[in-house]
Amino acid sequence: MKMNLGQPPRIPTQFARTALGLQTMEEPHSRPLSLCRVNTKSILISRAHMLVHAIALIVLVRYRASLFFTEMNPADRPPALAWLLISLAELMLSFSWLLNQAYRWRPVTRAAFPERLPEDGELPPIDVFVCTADPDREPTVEVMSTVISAMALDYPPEKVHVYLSDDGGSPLTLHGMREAYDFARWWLPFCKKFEIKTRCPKAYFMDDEEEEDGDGVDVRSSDEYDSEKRKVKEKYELFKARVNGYKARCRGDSSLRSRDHPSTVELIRGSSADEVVQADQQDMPLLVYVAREKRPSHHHHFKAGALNALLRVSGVTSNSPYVLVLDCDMYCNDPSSARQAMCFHLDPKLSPSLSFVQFPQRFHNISENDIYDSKMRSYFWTSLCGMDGLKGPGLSGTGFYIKRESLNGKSITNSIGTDAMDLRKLFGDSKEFIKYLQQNDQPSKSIIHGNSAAFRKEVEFLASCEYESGTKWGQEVGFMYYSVVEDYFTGFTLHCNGWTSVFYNPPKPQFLGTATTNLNDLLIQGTRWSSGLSKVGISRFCPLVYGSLRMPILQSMCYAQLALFPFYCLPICCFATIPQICLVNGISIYPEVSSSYIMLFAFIFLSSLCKHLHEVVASGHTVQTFLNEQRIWMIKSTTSHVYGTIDAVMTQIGMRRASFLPTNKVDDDEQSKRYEMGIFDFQTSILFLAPMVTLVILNMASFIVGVARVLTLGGGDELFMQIVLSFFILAMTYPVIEGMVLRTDKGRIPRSVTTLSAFLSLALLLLGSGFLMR
Ligand SMILES: O=c1ccn([C@@H]2O[C@H](COP(=O)(O)OP(=O)(O)O[C@H]3O[C@H](CO)[C@@H](O)[C@H](O)[C@H]3O)[C@@H](O)[C@H]2O)c(=O)[nH]1
Ligand SMILES: [Mn+2]
Repeated sequence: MKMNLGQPPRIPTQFARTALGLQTMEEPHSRPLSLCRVNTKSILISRAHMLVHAIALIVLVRYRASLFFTEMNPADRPPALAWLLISLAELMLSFSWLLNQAYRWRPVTRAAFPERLPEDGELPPIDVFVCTADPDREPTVEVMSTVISAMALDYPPEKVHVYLSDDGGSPLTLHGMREAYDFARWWLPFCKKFEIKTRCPKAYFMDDEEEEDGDGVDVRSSDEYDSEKRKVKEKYELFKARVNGYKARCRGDSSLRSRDHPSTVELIRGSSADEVVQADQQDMPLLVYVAREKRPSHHHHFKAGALNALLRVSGVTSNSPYVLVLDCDMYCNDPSSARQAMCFHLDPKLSPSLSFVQFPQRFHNISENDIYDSKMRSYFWTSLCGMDGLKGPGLSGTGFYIKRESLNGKSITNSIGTDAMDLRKLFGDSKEFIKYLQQNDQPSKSIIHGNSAAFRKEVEFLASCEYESGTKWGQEVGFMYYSVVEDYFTGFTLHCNGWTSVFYNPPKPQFLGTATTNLNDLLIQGTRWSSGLSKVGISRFCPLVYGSLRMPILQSMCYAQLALFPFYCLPICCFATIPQICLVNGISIYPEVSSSYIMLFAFIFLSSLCKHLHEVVASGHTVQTFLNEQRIWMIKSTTSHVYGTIDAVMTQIGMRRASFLPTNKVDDDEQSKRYEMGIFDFQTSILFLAPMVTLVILNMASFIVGVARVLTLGGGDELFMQIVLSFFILAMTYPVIEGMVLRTDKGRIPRSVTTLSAFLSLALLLLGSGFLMR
């Protein structure tokens, strides 16, 4: 089979051609579907800053290096190991800075014009994939809200097919789907009739209790609206009661999230018991429940495995050319997202190489203070806009519309219709699947709705765990298995294969998810991400090598920055310990205040802080956000990044198996209250607390000893920088100090942890003094 390495297929898809026709025949070139604007102002500021900062860093490296070669009185020479480590740490952070500049090289913003899209009849069909794994951590009613919001997309209903993958194989989820379908038969017509904009029922009824929003203003005041709304609300309450009732009945039933179950695929129909339904089957999107087979003997590859099973099952069911992927908590907040995404997918200039349109992840549960930086502004505002100006944003797991064809391996257009054996090696043994893949066609409705025995057998085979053995699923085809951050690695592979992507961040969030809003979940999630990312960083796929051969260097720098950032825990840990240990011992490792080099250090320090602050403010955020980002970066660097990196190294050398613990999506009332008030909640594992508290205590001790030393013995000139550094760290981690000494509530740092950490920091100080001071 001919593999077209590095080049995407150049033939526009059938639907892009339609749009092309539209542009050439009906519309002059003046009405594009989308626009891309280069952010000139931000580019000018960034590049000017880059130049100046880079010069400062070069001088710094020169300064550190020169000291190794200058003749010095041994008494004046700083201890070699401490000096070396600090120099290496500075070098690593400078390298990280360099990689980070790729995001700032050419950021762009985009606009879409859905009103210029072709008629509904010409729009391409879409399959929506929703993944869930555990009904305890992911409450069924909420998962169904996501499913219903997807069914209610503002798109021709016969062109929307919603698939739910249930990795728990839970009867509760299947039951929830049937109930959701019944409720949707009331909900969808209601949304359509009154032009409701918030189509996730949970969000709609919640908004409604709080305040009236702009939904369907004109029709809203009518009696008809009121009475229908009351009726739909009743149906919603009934739906919730039925799902929760079922849940209560099967409490304690371990089959609710088994890791050992056969594949089940069911096309969901309404129960005939429901009296007068409002919507006909024709007006309803197809709804399919899929629980792929899981056996303890087979590695199931987490979410990527689930998505690949959905790709196959949907491939013989609806086989839509575009797929929207959603996490189970990420509901459609604006029903127009499909049309917005089509503005890019059908844009003849972008379409031939365009793989996916990524919307940012936004969250509905973030408080005013956002103390845990759950918003991830730097990623979803700065990084993705920056990549968009190069080859396109990385994939971020949820809220993206992807072209199915781009997931079919390197160059499917060249291979289709050629050798059947080769196709089976890539895609597996299903003739049906390969048939639709080759035809780029949709199975007829009668086959699907017939729900025949043959159809059932085929889909269950496609969802079985044996199906993938000996195929290229997860390696060349579909979503990639190599890393637990399947989104990052799949996006990277697509870009390596020459595909492009688009980032679109319209003012109204298109999707809203549940962010991690407590320290424990944040650090667990952070550890998983760090592990998955650094695994790529230390593998043969390291973006700096593998990527730079296959994509523009700036794009590979962006990917490298992501894959390598967990490793910056090393320099951060150095900066949090070495200057402090030296300070206690009265040893200076920075230039003295009277030296002109102090200006260099001060400049680098302030220049990076100011640039960060400017970016935060320019993206419409506050100084509080800046402080939160700095603080969380410090906390994560000394906890989850450390564990993630260790985990990645251990999986790489075969000492551990990869794991994916889904993030908790259930609220704890007391924790939520603290979160809303902006108070840190330290109820997390001692493994996370101990390193963090140890470092804070070490900095406290060194600050106190340092100041005392200067006051009694002098030497403020040489030790000034180290005192400032300790003070800065303490100021930034103030909530930890507060949690340790001032608070008495349940979310404080337990006394036992503080005591243990005090001992650890003493040990660190003694050991460090022994080793470093030589
Ligand atoms: O074995 C599994 C594990 C998870 N999931 C689903 O994957 C989704 C994401 O999992 P979640 O626990 O919410 O993880 P997060 O860390 O919040 O997810 C982020 O990071 C993941 C990669 O680590 C990406 O896949 C996600 O899209 C991205 O939102 C959820 O819908 C889960 O139900 C599965 O289907 N099967
Ligand atoms: Mn999530």
